[in-house]
Amino acid sequence: MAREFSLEKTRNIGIMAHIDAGKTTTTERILYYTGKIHKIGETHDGASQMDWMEQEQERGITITSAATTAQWKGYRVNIIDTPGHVDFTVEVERSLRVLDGAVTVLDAQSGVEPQTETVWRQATTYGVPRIVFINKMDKIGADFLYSVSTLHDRLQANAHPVQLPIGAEDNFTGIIDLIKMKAEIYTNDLGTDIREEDIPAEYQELAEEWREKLIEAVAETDEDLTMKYLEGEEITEEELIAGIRKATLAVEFYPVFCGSAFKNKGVQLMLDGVLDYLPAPTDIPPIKGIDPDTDEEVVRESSDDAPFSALAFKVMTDPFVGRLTFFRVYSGVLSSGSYVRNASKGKRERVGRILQMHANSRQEISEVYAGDIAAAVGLKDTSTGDTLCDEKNMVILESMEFPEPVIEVAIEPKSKADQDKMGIALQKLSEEDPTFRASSNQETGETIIAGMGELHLDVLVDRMRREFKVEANVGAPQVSYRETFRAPVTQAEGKFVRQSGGKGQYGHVWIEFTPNEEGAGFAFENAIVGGVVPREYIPAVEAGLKDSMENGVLAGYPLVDIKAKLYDGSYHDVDSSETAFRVAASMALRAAAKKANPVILEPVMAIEVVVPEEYLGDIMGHVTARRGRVEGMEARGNSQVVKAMVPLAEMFGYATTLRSATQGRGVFTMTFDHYEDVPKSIQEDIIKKHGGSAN
Ligand SMILES: Nc1nc2c(ncn2[C@@H]2O[C@H](COP(=O)(O)OP(=O)(O)OP(=O)(O)O)[C@@H](O)[C@H]2O)c(=O)[nH]1
Repeated sequence: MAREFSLEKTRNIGIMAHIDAGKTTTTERILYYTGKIHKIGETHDGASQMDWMEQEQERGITITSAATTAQWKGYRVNIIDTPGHVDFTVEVERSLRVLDGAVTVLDAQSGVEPQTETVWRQATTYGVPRIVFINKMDKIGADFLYSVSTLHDRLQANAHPVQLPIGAEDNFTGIIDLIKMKAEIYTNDLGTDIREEDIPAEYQELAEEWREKLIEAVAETDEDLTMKYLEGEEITEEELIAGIRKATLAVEFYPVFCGSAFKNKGVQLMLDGVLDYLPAPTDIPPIKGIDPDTDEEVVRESSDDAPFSALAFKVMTDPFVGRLTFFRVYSGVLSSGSYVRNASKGKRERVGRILQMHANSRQEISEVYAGDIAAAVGLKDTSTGDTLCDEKNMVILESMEFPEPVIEVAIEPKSKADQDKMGIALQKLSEEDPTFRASSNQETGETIIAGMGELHLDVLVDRMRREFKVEANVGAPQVSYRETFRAPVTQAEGKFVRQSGGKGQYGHVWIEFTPNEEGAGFAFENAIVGGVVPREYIPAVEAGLKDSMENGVLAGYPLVDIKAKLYDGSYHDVDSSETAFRVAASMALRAAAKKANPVILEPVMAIEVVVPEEYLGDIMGHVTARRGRVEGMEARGNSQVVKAMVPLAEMFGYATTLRSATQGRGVFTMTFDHYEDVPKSIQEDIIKKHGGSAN
C-alpha cells in the first residue's frame, strides 16, 4: 500500500495554551472543518469529542492528550491536544518531544497567561516552531493588539500579526489577511458563509501600517529580503510567505492569527497557517540516537526508505482494545503483524494492530510511514519514552526526562477485593504516566502514591475508581521529602559475619561516601584492586546500597544524590555470598550516615501569583509567612505579578487562601523548581513524626 500523503504534506502539531484558553474548542473546530466529525460539541456541555474520558467531561478540562488525525487541503495534519493544567506539564512535554510544530492558543482578553509561559518555554527548550492563535475575539474585553503586546512583554517573542480582526466582542465580524490584503467577512455564526472582500475603508490605514511592520520584521530575518526592502522593491506574496515560513521554522519568528473558535471564525485560516508556516517532518533535522551495540551515534533520515525507528510517547489502557501505545515514526515503515525491537529495553515486540486515532473512534491501518503518529495494540513491554526500531538496524533515540513526583498520599483499599484490584490498577496507571509512582512504606505497610500535584493525584484516584473499580480511602497529601548527605565520609565499614554451625555468612566492605550534585542521583564506583572483594560480589554491593537508599537514615525518605566508592574489603572462601555482601553494603551506608551530616530535603516550588495591585501587600505577606522568598515583581496590564520560591509543604490549601484574600481575583500557578534543605527545627519535627529521634 502506498502512502496517501507525502512527507512534505504532513504536519504533526500540538495545540498548547493556558487552561480554558480554548484548546479543546479549537481542536473540535479543526476536526469539524476537516470533515472528521459532523456535529459540533461544546466543551461546556460536556459533549466534546476530544475530552472523551468521563472525568474530563465532568471537570471540563483536558487531561490526557489524544492524538488525532485530520486532513486539510490535501495535507495530513496529526494533532495532539495537550492539557493546560500545570500538574500535567509532563503531558505537554512528552507531546512536544514528538511534535514538529505547535499552535499556541491565547484568550484574547488575557493574552499570555502563566501557563502559556510555562509551555512556551518548554517549546523553546525543544526548539518547536510555533504560530499563535488569539482566540475568543468575540468575548467581552477581547483585545487583539493588547494580546500581541503580551507576547512581546511576557515572552520576549518576535511575534507579529499576519491578520487583523475586524471589530471585537459582539462586533467581531471578520478578519483581514495582511499578506493578501483582503478581508474575510463572516455573515453567520456557523462560519459557513464567508465572503472575501476588500478591506473596509476604515481599516485600510491600520492594515497598511501592520503589513509594513510585518514586512519589516520578516525582512530582518533574511538578507535577500532586507536588501529588497531597503531598496524599496515590492516583496511578493510568495516571497513574504516563504520568508515567514523560513523564519518560523528557524524558531525566530511567530506569526499571529486571530479568531473565535466558539463562533466558528478564523479556524480555517489558522489551519492554512499550519500548512504555510509549520514544519513538515522533512523540515526538522534528522533524528539522532545511539546504536546500542556500539554506543556510536546514528542518524535516521526522515524517509520511508530508512530503517524503521519510532518513539513511544504515550501508553494508555483503552476500555475496548486494551493497551494502546502511541508512537511517532521518525524513519521507515511499520506493518501490522510485524516484529520490532524495543531498543531501550532490549526486547522483541510484536506489533498486533495499528490504529489511527480520531479522539474516541479509530481506524485500523496496515502500515504506518515515516513522519506519522499512530497507536499500536499488542506491545507488552513498551513504556513512555522507549525507542522502537528495526530488528537489524538498532537505535536508541534520545529519551525523555521526567520530573520526580513531589507530593504523595497514603491510600488504603476499602475491602480485600479492592486490595487485589488495586495492585493491578496502580501498575497500569504508572505504566501510562511516568510522573506517577506507587510504593509501599516499609515501616507502616501503607501504600503510597506520588505525583506532581494535588489535582494529579485526585485524577489518578478517580481513575482508579472508575476504570478499575477500586474503592480506597485517601489520606491527606504529604510532601515527598528526600534525604541526602552533606559531608563526605572517607571510611565507612560494613562487616556482616555469621558463624553458627553449617555454612556461615561473610561479607566485608570499606566504602567512601561523598555528596553528589543535586539531581545527579546515585553514582557507584568500583575501586577494588587485587580482588579483595571478588568481581562476582561487586554488583551485590551496588544493589545493597541502592536497596537501603530507598529508606533513608533520618525519617525513611529516599536517600538521593550520593557517590559511593567501594575501595576495600575482604571475603571468605566458603562463607561469602551475594546476600552477605548486600547486607555488608547496607551496613556501611548506615555506619556512614552517623558522620555524613544527613539532611532532609524538601521540594521548593516556583510560584507566580497574579493579582490586582491593591493585594500586593497581602501576597508578600503570604510568601513570607510560608517560608518563601520573593524573586521578582512586575506589572502586567492592570495586575501585578509576584514570582516567588516557596516550599511545597507550605502551599497546601493556598488556592483557598488566595481566593478569599482577593475576592477571587488572584490566580496562581506553581511548578516544581528544586529540592532544598529543610530548616533544622522542621527537620526535627519530621523525624519525630516518623518515630525517630533527631540525634
Ligand atoms: N467566547 C468564547 N468562548 C470560548 C471560545 N473558545 C472556547 N471558549 C469557551 O472557553 C471555555 C474553555 O474552552 P476549552 O476549549 O475547554 O478550553 P481548553 O483550553 O481546552 O481548556 P482545558 O482543556 O481545561 O485546558 C469553554 O467554556 C468554551 O466554550 C471562543 O472563541 N469564544
